[in-house]
Amino acid sequence: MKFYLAPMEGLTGFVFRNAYQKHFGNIDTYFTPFINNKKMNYKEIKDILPEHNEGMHVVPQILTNRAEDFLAIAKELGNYGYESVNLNLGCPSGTVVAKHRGAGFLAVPEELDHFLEEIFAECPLRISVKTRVGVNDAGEWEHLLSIYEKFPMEELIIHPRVQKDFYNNTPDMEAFLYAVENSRHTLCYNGDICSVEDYRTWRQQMEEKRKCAFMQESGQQTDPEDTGSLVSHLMLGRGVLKNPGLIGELTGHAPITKDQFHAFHDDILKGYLDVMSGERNTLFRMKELWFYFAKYFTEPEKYVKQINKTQHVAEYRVIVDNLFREQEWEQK
Ligand SMILES: Cc1cc2nc3c(=O)[nH]c(=O)nc-3n(C[C@H](O)[C@H](O)[C@H](O)COP(=O)(O)O)c2cc1C
Repeated sequence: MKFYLAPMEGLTGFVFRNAYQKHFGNIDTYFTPFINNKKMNYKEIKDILPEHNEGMHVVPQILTNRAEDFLAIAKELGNYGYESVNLNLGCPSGTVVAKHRGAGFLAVPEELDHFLEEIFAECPLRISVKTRVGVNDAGEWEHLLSIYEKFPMEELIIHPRVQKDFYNNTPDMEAFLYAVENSRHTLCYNGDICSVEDYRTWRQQMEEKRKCAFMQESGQQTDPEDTGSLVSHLMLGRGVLKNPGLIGELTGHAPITKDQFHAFHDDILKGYLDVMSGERNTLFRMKELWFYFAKYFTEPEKYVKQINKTQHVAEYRVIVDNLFREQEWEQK
């Protein structure tokens, strides 16, 4: 199984990626949060600079509905040495969607088709696509997938929710399995894999699909030669933020200890302090992370409140050290 880190704006930038790589190093590909400026801004450039991403396989993500802009950004990324880019067709945020970008682009499939035609004809870099399965309901998915099938994409990453779901409801496995059955592309699954249990259930679903497909083709029960999984690429986001040891656990390793988590946290803090101007910016980033980091501490509420309130790194450190010392960290 290949594991990818999901792009998460404000969370999985190069500071997080470097700390993760140093402490855990079990991600095959890191996808950057989206770039959406035709001329990349300072923050976007900092995130993709090769010297900020050493020793990692990184794929930058682009969010746009203008082929000309996509090609300009891809060209610039090519100049930095990247060979592959990812197109964001999943962002559900209102402002993005209103402009028919991200998941909003799925509302105008003919325009999307035309856009894909242009970028696949012109882009010198390999292109993968990260998509939702529709805007309003999964009835849109069959048509969208038929469009994706026309293009030689490196990979199709599917988060099987529709835009209207945002992050609510549960991933639509039927829509994902429809793609498994009908797509010629290499597929990657994304969505709500946050524990070993979630992973097992997902693998079982894939395994059943594989058996079914084999039975239909051959009339036999199972193929003794085939021990592989039907889908062998998995992208994880929130699960890794709540439990940075998750991928280790999925690959048979012991859960990480509280001390390992603490050391990982400290490197992220140090990373932000090194590259951000002012304590406030660093604290802003750390506060966003704690929305996820706090998940498995026994009684985190009091500390999280203090973290959210503080304006000073020295005070922040004391609160975090207290939390790590006074509370247990365990998966419920
Ligand atoms: C705060 C936040 C920021 C995100 N930013 C991006 C982004 O920049 N690009 C993108 O394709 N998806 C983005 N996503 C979606 C994730 O990449 C992923 O598809 C989603 O969280 C589902 O996977 P998960 O259940 O493993 O977290 C974001 C999600 C969240 C919660």
